[in-house]
Amino acid sequence: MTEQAIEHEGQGGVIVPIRPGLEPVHPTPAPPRVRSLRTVRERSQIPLRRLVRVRPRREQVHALARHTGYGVLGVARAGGAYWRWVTASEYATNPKATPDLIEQVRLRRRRTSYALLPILTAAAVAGWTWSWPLLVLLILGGLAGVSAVEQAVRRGTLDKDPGHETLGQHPAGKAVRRAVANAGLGKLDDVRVIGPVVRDGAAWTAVVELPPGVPAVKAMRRQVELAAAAGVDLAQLVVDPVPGHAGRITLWVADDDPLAGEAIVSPLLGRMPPFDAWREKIPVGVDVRGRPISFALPERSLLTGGEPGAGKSVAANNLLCAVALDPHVRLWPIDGKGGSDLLDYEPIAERFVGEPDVAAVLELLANLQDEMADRYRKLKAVGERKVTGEIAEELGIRLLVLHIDELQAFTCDEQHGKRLVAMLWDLVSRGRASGIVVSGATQRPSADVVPTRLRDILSIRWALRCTTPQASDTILGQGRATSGYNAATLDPTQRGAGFLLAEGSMPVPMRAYFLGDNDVTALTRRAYRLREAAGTLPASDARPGVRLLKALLTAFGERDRMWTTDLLAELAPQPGYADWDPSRLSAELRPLGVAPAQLAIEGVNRNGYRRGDVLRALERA
Ligand SMILES: Nc1ncnc2c1ncn2[C@@H]1O[C@H](COP(=O)(O)OP(=O)(O)OP(=O)(O)O)[C@@H](O)[C@H]1O
Repeated sequence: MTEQAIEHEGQGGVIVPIRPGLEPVHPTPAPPRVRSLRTVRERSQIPLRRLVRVRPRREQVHALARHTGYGVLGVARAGGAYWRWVTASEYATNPKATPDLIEQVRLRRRRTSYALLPILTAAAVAGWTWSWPLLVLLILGGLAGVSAVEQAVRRGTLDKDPGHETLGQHPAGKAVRRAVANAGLGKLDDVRVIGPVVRDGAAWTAVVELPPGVPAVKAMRRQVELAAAAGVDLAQLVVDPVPGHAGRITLWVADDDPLAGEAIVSPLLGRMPPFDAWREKIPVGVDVRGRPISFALPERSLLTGGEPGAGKSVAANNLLCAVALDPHVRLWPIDGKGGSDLLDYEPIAERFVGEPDVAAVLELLANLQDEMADRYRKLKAVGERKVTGEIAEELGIRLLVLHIDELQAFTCDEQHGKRLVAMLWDLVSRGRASGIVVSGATQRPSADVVPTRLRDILSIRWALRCTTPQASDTILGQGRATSGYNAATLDPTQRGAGFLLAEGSMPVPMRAYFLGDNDVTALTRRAYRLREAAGTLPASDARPGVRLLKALLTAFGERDRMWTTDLLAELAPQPGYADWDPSRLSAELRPLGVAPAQLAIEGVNRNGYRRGDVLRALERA
């Protein structure tokens, strides 16, 4: 019976005897000291060749080749670093470095190099004459060290791959050419950079000549690819055509996202003269270069969308405040949220719906359709097809702006939603030539809120930050998000940032001017005064004067004259007039053309008011 000894895994190299046909017999574990002695004895019988691994010749050759290769690469890397140091290349990307400063640094470093050269040469000659094998050994040792460093650097670089290098803040012309070529605009050798790449504020800019036959418009369509090639966000890059050369573009690339940062003040705030919505463009914000963005309003319609808090109300204020400052524009705002966002406009609005009241909106839209029909009748009578500023003056037609905030409150109504969308479609498609502008905003841009057939005829689209690319496409149009114009990629902290598709065929990344609550209050007050002066204030209950006159009529009841004290007693129960006294009443009524007079009632003469005066004042309003 033969006894086999095998090394049993997990037993720490303990010999386990087994007999054929029998289960392995585990020996009683030896005390630790005895076992370690046995292990040492076993190991001592292994030949030295197996303990100290001597590599076969082929492996030795490979190792030598590897070390030599990496050694040479390491020396090349060090040479490159040295060359960059001597040429002061790090200063080239520093916007504050002047050419003089760069030249000085280069000179100093060249002198240092010249001083080191004889010292190194003398050391090498001395080493060679003293003991050349030692020098060779030192060189080989140095090479092995460089090889080890090079391999470590490469391992580190490969482990955390930083991706392609971005162009930086002041790229060389060649890097710009490469980016343009990488964006699919031609071969590197065919792209030229005209003049130097220069710093422009917090950005760099370069004039690029595209390969022969490639038009600038192609580069403008490939802005997303250019941004990707430059390693920046789309919002950081602007491509402009160069006047006089259809094959040249100006590339402008910002260091940081220009849509972030401080709010931008609207030019409307400092403006005193009235606005002319027929002839002037509506100022709505700035592009990424800080250049003003505006659009013409006549014959247009607008759709604004974005997630809650993206800045839709502020965006809408840019439109509404501008047209409010034109005393001849008729304002019809509707607030589907039922909040206070549009309340400031109420006193100057001809029609106003401040609640998500579908029936009221249906009635308003029906009235607007009648108004549209009336306008077309007037136009037909003078043989015109559409209203212009001049024809509007001639026919007494005023630009009319219908703005619906939170469209979804109406278009998604189960009972009337479809009818409402159809009416809106009619007003957008036919209303534009008759001076009717439709604007809608929604925080839920989706096909059920803005059906595609309605979206497609709204000519201006303004996408603020959206939650999904689909929502962004609902506003900007199908496929825009995949082409890079995706409002879902905007930073949520960049309030007011968005894409505006208004003039031109491409959406423009931009940021809306900030018009907050206080600004809107100030501007609508100015608009009120402008309208008052122009005699275009609507006779709406929202106007304090109209409200007072109506309240007085209620107080008069059937009486045609009343003493002031009695009138005030009747007025007091109505909201807002509880603490009024005779002097306050006369001060408020005087601008409306109503003055108190001595009135004899039942034989007693006292100060009072006549109902007829109040009625006439109301008619004037
Ligand atoms: N253009 C802007 N510049 C700077 N800040 C802005 C801008 N637009 C909006 N904001 C900031 O974002 C806040 C929310 O804006 P806004 O009320 O317009 O959002 P919204 O999209 O209308 O929200 P909701 O859908 O809830 O009504 C504002 O109070 C303001 O602080």
